[in-house]
Amino acid sequence: MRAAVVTFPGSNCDRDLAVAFEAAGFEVHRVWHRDTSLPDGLDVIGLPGGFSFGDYLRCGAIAANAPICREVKAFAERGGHVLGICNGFQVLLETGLLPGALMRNANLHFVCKPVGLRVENNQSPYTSGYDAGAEITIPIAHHDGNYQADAETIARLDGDGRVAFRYIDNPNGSASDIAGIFSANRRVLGMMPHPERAIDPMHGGTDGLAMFTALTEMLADA
Ligand SMILES: NC(=O)CC[C@H](N)C(=O)O
Repeated sequence: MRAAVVTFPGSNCDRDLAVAFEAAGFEVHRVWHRDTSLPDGLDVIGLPGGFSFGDYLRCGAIAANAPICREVKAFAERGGHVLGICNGFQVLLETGLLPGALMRNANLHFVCKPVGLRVENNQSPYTSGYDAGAEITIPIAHHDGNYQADAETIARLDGDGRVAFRYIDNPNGSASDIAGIFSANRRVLGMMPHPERAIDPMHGGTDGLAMFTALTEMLADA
């Protein structure tokens, strides 16, 4: 299994994401934002957390226009798997691969703490390792995690089983408690919480590991 992890200026979770993919058995290729092509034979691309381009303009907006994001978009449009975590989720929204926007947290504070999530849909390559409705604990660390979309989009996401995770105790004001959403084919997942920060007992919890191991198994079976 081959994964790519993209690094933008200001990414700070790229190594952690690479380590999480490696822990699940992926061979990881690091990709720079200015690269104009992706490694051959990729199974998944990871867009990591951080503060790409200093969060200027809007979080993820400048990164979404980096040369490599043209390739990431084309890869997803060909049916490729893309996982965007935190700033990576912000980049996915700015590329248009996922709908909606991430606004400033409702309390205007940067929030950094473990939070409870409910697995809303375990029928996806990322969530099949959890029981439907399972409650897991994953850290968040963001100031722009307040997911918003128009009511019709929220209803469509819900109706089509595209809400991956919901907050049990909403920390940022997100509409409908949404913490992560899938693309229509469920191969693109964007989420604000950081599963790569919960893969080792030293992290204080391992609830994130099942996301990466399930992905390896689903891709192996595909
Ligand atoms: N941990 C992160 O990826 C931070 C994301 C983003 N820059 C924010 O603070 O909202």
